[in-house]
Amino acid sequence: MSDALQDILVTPAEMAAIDQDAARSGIDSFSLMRSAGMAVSAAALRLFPAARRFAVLCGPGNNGGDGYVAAAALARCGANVVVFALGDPAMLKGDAAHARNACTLETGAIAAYEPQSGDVVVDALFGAGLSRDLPDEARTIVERVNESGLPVLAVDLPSGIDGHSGEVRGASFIAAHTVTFMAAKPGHLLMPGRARTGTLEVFDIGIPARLVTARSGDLRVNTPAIWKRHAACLDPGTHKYKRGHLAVLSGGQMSTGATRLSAAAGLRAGAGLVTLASPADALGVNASHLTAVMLKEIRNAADLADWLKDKRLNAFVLGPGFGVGKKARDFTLMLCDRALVLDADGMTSFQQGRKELFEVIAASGGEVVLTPHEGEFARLFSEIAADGALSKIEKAQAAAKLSHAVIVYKGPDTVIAAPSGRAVVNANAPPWLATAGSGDVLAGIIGAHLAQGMPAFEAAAAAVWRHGETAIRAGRTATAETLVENIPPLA
Ligand SMILES: NC(=O)C1=CN([C@@H]2O[C@H](COP(=O)(O)OP(=O)(O)OC[C@H]3O[C@@H](n4cnc5c(N)ncnc54)[C@H](O)[C@@H]3O)[C@@H](O)[C@H]2O)[C@@H](O)CC1
Ligand SMILES: Nc1ncnc2c1ncn2[C@@H]1O[C@H](COP(=O)(O)OP(=O)(O)O)[C@@H](O)[C@H]1O
Ligand SMILES: [K+]
Repeated sequence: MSDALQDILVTPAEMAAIDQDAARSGIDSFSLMRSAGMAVSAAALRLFPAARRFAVLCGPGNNGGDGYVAAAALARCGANVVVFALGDPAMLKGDAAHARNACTLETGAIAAYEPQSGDVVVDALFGAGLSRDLPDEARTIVERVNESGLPVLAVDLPSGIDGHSGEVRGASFIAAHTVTFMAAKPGHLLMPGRARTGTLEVFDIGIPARLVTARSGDLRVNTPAIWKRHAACLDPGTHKYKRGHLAVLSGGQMSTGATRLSAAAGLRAGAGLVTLASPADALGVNASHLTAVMLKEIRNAADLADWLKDKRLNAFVLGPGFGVGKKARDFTLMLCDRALVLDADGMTSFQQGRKELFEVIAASGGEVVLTPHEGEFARLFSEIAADGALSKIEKAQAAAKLSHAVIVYKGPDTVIAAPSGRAVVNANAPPWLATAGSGDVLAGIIGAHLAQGMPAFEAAAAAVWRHGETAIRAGRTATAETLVENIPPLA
């Protein structure tokens, strides 16, 4: 696999255009199908050496074509193979018809497939060409196979998964392994597609990388390659102010834990200094729990304005446990010209009145990162959230454009998007990251990266990746406290 394609995500529409470009450039499209089918048969033999039988289910398009190539190759290797077709195989066209004609195995109608113990199902019903809900006949077989618990090896995508959005179109296979071609598709990484893809193998079938990159947009998997060069290196001559001063704004005395988590995470993640800005009533409880994190009394906007004269304060986290209301709005608007992570209550405070927030962000030229989970996203971007035609990636991109901020749209498949349209999908977070206070830890890590001078998009993408690595280190019994202790070095 070419390095240039390593982290790229290609939508099904882009992939179709790439296929056409490949054909136009003189590449024999059947040779691509042959490579695809051979890769599937190799994966089947490698992953399921004890299979008693491979049941290859072939659809009406080129995904089915890949299936016929794989079936023939498996049979040539001496495997026991049965083939079933959705629709009339005599109606196949082009490369798929060619593949079917070259496969001498008898083909049954799909309805006749009865799962048997020892079967491995090779799913070649639909791939990137899926454009609507699965037809009833396919749905019946998908449900039958899913109920049987047999392992499924998916060709390109588990049939029923929309490669663009990861949505289930009526029903879908739950694959143990998916072999896709040239580049991963958004549907492999976005939920629920991600949970149904199994392990993902990206196989290079020989389309030149330049044809792929010429058509693919600015969409990537979130890996260190995205932000590595922006990660702060520790210069031996550094001092704590050079490493950045992060300020976290604490809530009142009954809700201080969240910001202490953000502050502790910010310090651990590499901010040189972290100060918790606390209202008077919470000073006592905060003081009794803090050691390395400093404490500063900030009662009102006048106190904050005075404190902001210190230009060394270069990043802020506002929102965790802060309380929803005017104070949050006033403070936020004062911080938009700095580097600001606006989380939780900070965002919810602008459910009504977001226009002012977005205008101030646009005018201020600061680095603002918004970190909504699904509920917060729906509050702040209700019309975008309700648009069923958009994928999670497109929703995050639309929200970034509207707000002029970097959006971290959280979840198992967190998407980070910039107002420019640039976006990455995160893929390293284990499910035990879903624990109370985990988002507060993430806000603190983003804040630390901003304090160290990383641009907002890279700061956010690096923090989301680091948060995932943190959870892996902390293990399945992670709590927000143990997450803080396990934040790994970034570089
Ligand atoms: N260069 C290429 O074009 C290559 C493509 N390959 C395979 O080709 C696949 C894409 O092939 P196709 O574009 O033929 O698409 P599919 O084989 O995924 O789908 C077949 C056709 O079914 C129709 N269809 C879509 N949704 C349907 C539904 N819900 N019910 C009934 N019919 C539906 C559409 O007309 C679609 O074109 C990829 O997933 C991949 O497996 C591979 O052969 C490798 C090379
Ligand atoms: N199933 C999951 N798999 C991986 N990460 C998850 C999952 N669910 C949530 N997360 C992550 O856990 C964090 C939860 O943050 P948030 O929803 O703000 O919770 P809290 O307010 O309790 O801190 C986010 O970073 C989110 O991306
Ligand atoms: K498939």
